Amino acid sequence: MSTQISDIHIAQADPLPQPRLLQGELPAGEAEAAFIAASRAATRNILRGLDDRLLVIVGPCSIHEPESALEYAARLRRLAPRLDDSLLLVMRVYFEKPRTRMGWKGLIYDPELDGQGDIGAGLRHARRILLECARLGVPAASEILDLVTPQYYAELLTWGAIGARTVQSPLHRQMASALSAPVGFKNATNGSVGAAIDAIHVAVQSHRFPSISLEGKAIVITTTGNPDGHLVLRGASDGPNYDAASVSRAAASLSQAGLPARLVIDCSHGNSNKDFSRQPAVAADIAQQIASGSSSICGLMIESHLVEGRQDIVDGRQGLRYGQSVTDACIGWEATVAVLEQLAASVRQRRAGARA
Ligand SMILES: O=C[C@H](O)[C@H](O)COP(=O)(O)O
Ligand SMILES: C=C(OP(=O)(O)O)C(=O)O
Repeated sequence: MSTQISDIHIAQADPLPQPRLLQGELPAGEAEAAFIAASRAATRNILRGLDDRLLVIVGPCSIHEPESALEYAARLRRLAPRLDDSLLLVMRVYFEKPRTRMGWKGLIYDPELDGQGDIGAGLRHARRILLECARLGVPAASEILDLVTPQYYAELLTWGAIGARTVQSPLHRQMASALSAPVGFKNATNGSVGAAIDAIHVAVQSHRFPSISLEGKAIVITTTGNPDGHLVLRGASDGPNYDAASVSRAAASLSQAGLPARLVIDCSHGNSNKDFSRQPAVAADIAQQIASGSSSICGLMIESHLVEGRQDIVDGRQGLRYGQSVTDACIGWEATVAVLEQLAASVRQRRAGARA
């Protein structure tokens, strides 16, 4: 056959190490595994209403610099004992970014931030950082965007997200049915909460679909379904949905769909109109709802880094300000501590109200 009908748009194909090889190079020991299992159990208890604390997923929009990510993790670890009567702090350790159009795709896809796309090196960075978080005693959360990469690192997560751009994707919904960690489903970018509720229903079921094995072979897996799917309200381009009326509408939709009326609220994205400086005001409004007794709100998400704001990637890693986001703008560390303290106070107030 001389007419070329395949690989017309393929420029290059490079091997990736087998997932098992990377796991062997950077293994999770018994201590890390026990920590991750305990953090997932604590998360589940909050989602199911067996623990009245708030699940707070807080940290950078994306990880681009292993050093500042680990400094952030160490600070969170030092802060946690002061708040852990009221908050379970889980760090955002996001390695894969879904872009609206084009843009840097995250540390796994492009670890040098220069477009070279050394995905093997990116996966090693991801495992190393997640293992270090577990050693420090910091539970980790990440959006799972790619359908192949989870085999390389997802066992190290305490919480996973299916984002607003992929929540309607049947492939992401069935992939979520295989994940070992609880998974939050964001409302769609157009604001549809129904899309996330559908996704929770799909992910709790068993599915059979093609995947890759730890040996890197094409396989078909059968899942048992993920029982810990839940809704994350993140607002939309035409407005937020963190206010009490939106929360009560979302809780009613969950109940009508036969699901527990418990949800997480993202203070960033559509809920801050993509203005990072609004996140503390959004969190304050949610704190007020919690202090007044709202039992639907069981968690929050906050985009936060060591340094507030964001910066553009101009020349790979050259010239970047340490500890500042290269994707969405984040609140800085001091503002983050103040928000977390306010949230902890709101939980204590809700608890006191429930006892009275
Ligand atoms: O949180 C991350 C961003 O909001 C998401 O990746 C989309 O980013 P973009 O609109 O800048 O591409
Ligand atoms: C991309 C993200 O969020 P969303 O899917 O809500 O846009 C994110 O949390 O990084």
